[in-house]
Amino acid sequence: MQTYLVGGAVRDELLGLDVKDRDWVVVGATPEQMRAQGFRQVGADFPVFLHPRTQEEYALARTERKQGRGYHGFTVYSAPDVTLEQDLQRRDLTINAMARAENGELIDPFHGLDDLKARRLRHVSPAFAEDPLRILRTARFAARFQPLGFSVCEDTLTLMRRMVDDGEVAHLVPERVWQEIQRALHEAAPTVFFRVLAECGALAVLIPELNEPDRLATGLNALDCLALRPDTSTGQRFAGLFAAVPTDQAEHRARCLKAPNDCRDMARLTSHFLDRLTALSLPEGPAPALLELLDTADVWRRRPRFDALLTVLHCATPPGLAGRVRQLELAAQVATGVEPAALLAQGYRGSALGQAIHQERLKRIEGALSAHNHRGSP
Ligand SMILES: Nc1ccn([C@@H]2O[C@H](COP(=O)(O)OP(=O)(O)OP(=O)(O)O)[C@@H](O)[C@H]2O)c(=O)n1
Repeated sequence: MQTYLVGGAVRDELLGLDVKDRDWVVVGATPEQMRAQGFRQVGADFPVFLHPRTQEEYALARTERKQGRGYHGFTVYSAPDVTLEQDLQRRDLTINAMARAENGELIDPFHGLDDLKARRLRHVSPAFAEDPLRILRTARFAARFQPLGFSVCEDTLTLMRRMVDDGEVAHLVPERVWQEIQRALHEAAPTVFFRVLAECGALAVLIPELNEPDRLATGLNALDCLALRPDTSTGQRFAGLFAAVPTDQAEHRARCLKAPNDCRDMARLTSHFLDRLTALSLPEGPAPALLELLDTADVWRRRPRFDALLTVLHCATPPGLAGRVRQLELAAQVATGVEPAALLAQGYRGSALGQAIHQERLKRIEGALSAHNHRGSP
């Protein structure tokens, strides 16, 4: 029985990157032999084991054949006669299909090292097409490694287009799609993920609301800006992407993708705020409208969420609206300073108290806006 380091660990080591997870392939062993050596079997679908000490994953060499559509219907064959090369051949990209033997030798039957040096993301074999999730994975690796100069090979893009045309992408389950989107949003160049999906046609199937050049451009600009701030959350980045999508459509897509509530929430608020800020040329002045927006966002009880929203708005507003976002920020600053305790002490109770708080907030916003205007910056 022989053991090989495989996949991302070999790739990342060759790129000079930190290796996080190490995955191993075992050739020439049976599950019984593995268990006898103290390995613990995990995963019912195929024979994967955890090392008794390191807890790293050891998978028996296997082949996979597609039977059904989408992410279901793989037939796994694993036996001591499956070779390392067969196991590498079932993998997605050549740079992910290299192995390192215990003696240090690199085993690279599909020329992953050449592709790695040429900065090419290239599929290993036509079997790539058996798993539509690989379209998303390839786009994600493009987003991760673009700063290192990588791009998707033309042949691979062609294959991805054909898979989309064959209707494969529609069969992916939302959980897997969301998992890839979520990870992609935090890669080094997240916009590349969506550009690659647009190029192969997958975006039109997965997020049809973005399948319109102006909307996509606005969303990607916002995402680019948000990705420059390393601490922005998945929800903020997701919301930025949907900046030019109408509120109901953004909400609908977030639901279809089973995006978590905070992502849906931030996308809804962003789209609503952008709509309202655009419409804000009211003759009576923006103070009441700004206060209404602050109420909508419940800035009084949800200040951190509001601050996160402001960051998205700063990245997502067209230059002509930047002044409105600054007004909103100023309004929040002064209006959150109103202390109900002071009004209680003046004798206000019940709905009268609510109205007094509202009036005081409005007064402060009006005051701040006019002081701001007098300083000459609208
Ligand atoms: N749909 C998939 C999923 C995984 N793999 C193979 O399984 C390996 C391990 O998968 P995973 O841990 O998801 O990816 P890594 O390449 O290790 O990347 P990451 O750095 O994102 O963990 C990959 O390298 C690839 O060879 C594949 O071929 N097709």
